Formats: sequence, C-alpha cells, structure tokens
Amino acid sequence: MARKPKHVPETTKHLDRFKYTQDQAIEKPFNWAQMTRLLRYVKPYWKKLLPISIIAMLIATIVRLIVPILIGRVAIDVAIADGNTNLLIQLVVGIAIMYLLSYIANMLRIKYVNILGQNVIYDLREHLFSHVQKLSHKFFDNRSAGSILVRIMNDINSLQELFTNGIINLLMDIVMLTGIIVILFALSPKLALAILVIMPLMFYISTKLRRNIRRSWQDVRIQQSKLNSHLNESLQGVRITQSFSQERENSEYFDGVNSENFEAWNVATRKSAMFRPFVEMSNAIGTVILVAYGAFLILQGDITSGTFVTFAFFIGMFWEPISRLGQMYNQLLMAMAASERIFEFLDEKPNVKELENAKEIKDMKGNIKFDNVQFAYDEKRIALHDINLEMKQGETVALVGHTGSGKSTIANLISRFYDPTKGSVKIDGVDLKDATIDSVRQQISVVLQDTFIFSGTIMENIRFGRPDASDEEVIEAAKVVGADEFIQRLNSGYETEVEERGSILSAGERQLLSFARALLADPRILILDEATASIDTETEMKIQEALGLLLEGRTAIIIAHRLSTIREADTIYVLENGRILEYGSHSELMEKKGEYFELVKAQFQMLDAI
Ligand SMILES: Nc1ncnc2c1ncn2[C@@H]1O[C@H](COP(=O)(O)OP(=O)(O)OP(=O)(O)O)[C@@H](O)[C@H]1O
Repeated sequence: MARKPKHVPETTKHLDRFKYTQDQAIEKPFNWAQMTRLLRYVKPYWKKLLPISIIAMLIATIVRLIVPILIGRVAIDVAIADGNTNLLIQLVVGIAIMYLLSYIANMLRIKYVNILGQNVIYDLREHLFSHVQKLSHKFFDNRSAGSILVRIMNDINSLQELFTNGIINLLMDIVMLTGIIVILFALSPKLALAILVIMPLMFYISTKLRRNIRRSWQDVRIQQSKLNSHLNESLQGVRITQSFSQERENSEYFDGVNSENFEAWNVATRKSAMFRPFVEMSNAIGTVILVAYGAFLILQGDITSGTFVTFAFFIGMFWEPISRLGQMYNQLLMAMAASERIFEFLDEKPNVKELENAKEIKDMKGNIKFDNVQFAYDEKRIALHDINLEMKQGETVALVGHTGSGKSTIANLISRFYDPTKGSVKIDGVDLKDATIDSVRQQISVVLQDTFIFSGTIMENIRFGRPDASDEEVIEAAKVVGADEFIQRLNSGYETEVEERGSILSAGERQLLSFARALLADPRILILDEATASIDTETEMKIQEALGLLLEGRTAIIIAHRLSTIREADTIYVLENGRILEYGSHSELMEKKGEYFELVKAQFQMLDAI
C-alpha cells in the first residue's frame, strides 16, 4: 500500500519552485550505425579476447548439450538396458571430466568477457571525459554539471552489461537454443513439436513481462533520482533554506517524492515477483506435455525411455536462453538510448577551434589589441559592440562599469574562452584565432571573485598554478600575497585538507589563495576579475603592496566595482551596455567629469552615508 505524505498540503502551488527535469529517454529503437560505432570500441580487444571467450563459451555449451544425450541415449538406453557396467563407469568418468572442462571454460569465459567489457567501458569513459574537458565554455553555459555527470557515469554504466555479458551471452544463447531444437527434433520430431509449439508464445509473454518489469524499475529510478536531486539541492542550500524558514516546504516536497518512490517500488516488486512463477509455470506446461505425450509415445514404441529422459533434461534448459534473449533485446534498446546521448557529447565540437597550422605565441610579451570586436553569447543579445582597445606590455588596465556592461566578457575573449563574432583580438600582433589555445592560456592567469578550490591540501591548491613548483616556492608565493599568515594559523598549516570548494575557508582567504596560485604561475597577462571583492579594506591595503609585486612586469587587466582599487591603473576603460564610453587615467577621467566621475562620486556618497 502506498504511503501518504505526512503533511498533506491543501494546495501544492507553493511547491512549484521544485523542478527536477527528467528529459532522458530510457530506450530508443535499434540503430545499426550506432551499434557499429559502439562496436568500434571493442575492436582493439577483439582479436585478443574474443576468440578465447568464444571457444570457452562453445566448450561449456557443448558439454551442457551432450550430457543429457549421454545420460538418456547411452546410459539408460544402452548401458543400463544391457547391464554394461564398464560402459556405465566410463560414462560417469567421461561426464565428470566434461563437467570439469566446462567449469574451467566457464571460468575463462567470465574472466575474459569481463576484461573485455571493463576495457571498453574504461576507454569509452576516458574518451568522453577527455573530450568534454576540451569543450568550450559555451557548451557548459547551456548544461548543468549534473546532466553531464549522468552521461559520464550512468549512461556509460548502462552499456557495461552489454559489453561484459551481452555479446557473449547472445552468442551462447543462440548456440544453445539452436542446439536444443536440433537435438530435440533429431530425437523425436513429434515430441519436439508438441513441446516447442508453446515456445513462441512463452517467448512473447516473457519478453513483454520483462519489459513491463523493467519499466517499473525505471520508474523507481526516476523517483530516486528526483529524491537525489532534491536532497542534493536541499543539503547544499540548507543555510539559505533555514534563513528563509523554508524547511516545511522542503519537507512537504520530500515527503511527496518519498511516497511516490515508495509506491513505484511497490509496483516494481509486485511485478518482479510474477516472473519466477511464470518461468516455473512454463516449465510445468512443458513437463505436463512431456509426461502425457511422451509416455504415450513410449507406449507406442515411438521413442525410448532414454529419449524421454533427455527431453526432460532439455525442458529445464531452454527457458534460460529464451528469457535471456528477450532481456538482451531490452538491453539493446537501453544501450541505444544511452549511446545516443554519449555520442551526442562526443560529436560536440569545441566552439573555440584551433587551426591546423595554429602557431604558438612563444615568450608572450603581453600587448593586447581589440580591433572592432563584437561578441554575442547568443544570437538575441549582443554583449560587446565594436570594441577597440589597446593594452601595452606591462601596463595595468582597469575595466569599470555597471553590472552586465561586458567587463568579464572582455576578459573571456582575452583568454580565448570564446571567439569574437566580428573583429579580432590580438596578442603581440597575433590574432588569437591563429594561435594555439594552450600557448595563450598557459601565459594568462585569471583570478576570479569566486575562486575554485579543489579538494586537497592548501599546498596542492596553490601548486595548481605551476605543478612543478617546490614547497618553498609555494610558501614564498603565499608570503608575497599575504596568505601565509592565515595558513600558518590553520591546524595543519599548508598540509590542511580543504574540502570540496574550500568551504572551511572564508571567501577572502580563498581569494588570497588564488592570488598565490596566480603569482606562482608567473603569467605574462594577469586578469583580476573582482579579485579583491571579498577581501576587507584593511587586508586589501596590506596586500596592495603585494598586488604591486604581482602586477609588476605583466600586463594586468583589473575588473573592480570598488573603484579605490584601480586608481593607479595606467588606463581605465568605462563600459556601458557592451560599449566603451570613455577611457583615460584616473585623473584624466576625473577632470572630464563624465561617467567615471559619476561612478566615483556615487561611491563616495555611499561611503559618506555610512
Ligand atoms: N555565459 C553567458 N551566456 C549568455 N549570456 C551571458 C553569459 N555571460 C554573460 N552574459 C551576458 O552578457 C552581458 C555581459 O556580461 P558580463 O559578465 O561581461 O558583465 P560584467 O560587466 O562583467 O558584469 P558584472 O559586473 O556583474 O560581473 C550580460 O548581459 C550578461 O547577461
């Protein structure tokens, strides 16, 4: 019986905010092109692992097919009928040896088939991950991390069964079923026909039933994934939930999904419980036909008792391959859906493409030039209009302007996370479109407001800037930016483990770490995008000097809302709605009494008000 949610709401309108989409089709029609593409992943292992698996499978299957014949037609009809003990002993020894052989063959088959499957899954996952990592920002703009994760993990997992057992089982079942049918017809066509006549019907019902059961389990999985998404969001956002007192709504929704999960589970287990009895019933029907008609045929002298016994053995054996073949078909349809999604990602090309004859920008100097640059993230909205700007080697340039005016977009174009829609961005006179992506990015560091901290130690996190840096160099970098002081205060200093996203650190501390990271990387171009926004004014003043060191000798682009931080910049560009309104040094712009002057005035007024 389904459970009722504990809090039964009068209306569910207030729960509308919970939306967890499930857009993933579970199965798709069979598609040869896709199958061939999947099989390409098997190819490297084909020669080495498949022959041995097939031979092992054949040995085990042949033993299973021969033993009932030996028992029925030789042991009963010949040895027992003639009282030939010698033959009986030989048979017993022979059958024992055959079973031993089949045991070894089965072990080998399972071993090699698993190695094959695991290798294919490993390669596919590796291929997909390395491909996704290379995709441009635009790809990630339109997808949640969760949906990408599902493809790399779940979709590939769902192919695992196909590659480990599916292919070999398919061959084994076909060999087995054909073998049984041929043997039964050879022994007694009449009895074979009587028993096998129900096979197509049973095959049909079993495949339908299995599919029905599988769909019910899919429902369970969908409910569970909803539960997971909700749980994940609730735990991540627990602080906000508590501060807005939304715990009750959360619980209501959770109760609802939990009880749907409970109900789906109930349905699935009820249906699953029907399958075993169905197989037993099919066996029973076969047995009844065998006993009734087989006995009649024995009395007629049409078949021997040995044939009867052989038939009895085979009745218990042909159900397994039949139901597995049905399952295999279902599995194939699921594999089609999963592989379609995997291939969709694999076919995705990076928007930022590297030309075949792209050149490396060696020993970058850091002269940046925007020539009539236009850029749009999507067709409808243009983020940058006709931007012309120049940043000279070693200069510090500041970008200011209202939220959404295009400052970060300019930074994104310098790092070549996107290519301009029109015009060109050049570094040292080379159009970025003609340069190798690595040579550009390796010489540029970006420090963001919300810097990403990886799980690992503080030392490792700073070393991310330059993996070959020594411990001393890491500590030196931390000292220069003023991060050493707080790191020393942590329980294990530089060896302190920071959890995922660095939640044990304050936002300001995370920023100091990313300064250290950037300094260690020693880039030619440094982009600070709201990099000091989370640092208090006192600390900021302290690190101003360090910042001076950090900027020295490099071209620096500073994006800041707090205008006090950019006074010293060589040139300040003021942006509005994706256009440059004015530019110049602080004093020039103040004299001009334009937009910059207004921005500074507004900030002073705000400070005065405090
Ligand atoms: N990934 C994206 N996809 C689509 N549009 C985007 C994307 N990133 C930014 N935009 C849009 O482009 C415009 C410029 O954004 P940008 O981030 O450059 O502004 P900004 O000046 O850096 O703002 P802020 O001061 O808030 O950081 C905005 O209208 C924004 O909505």
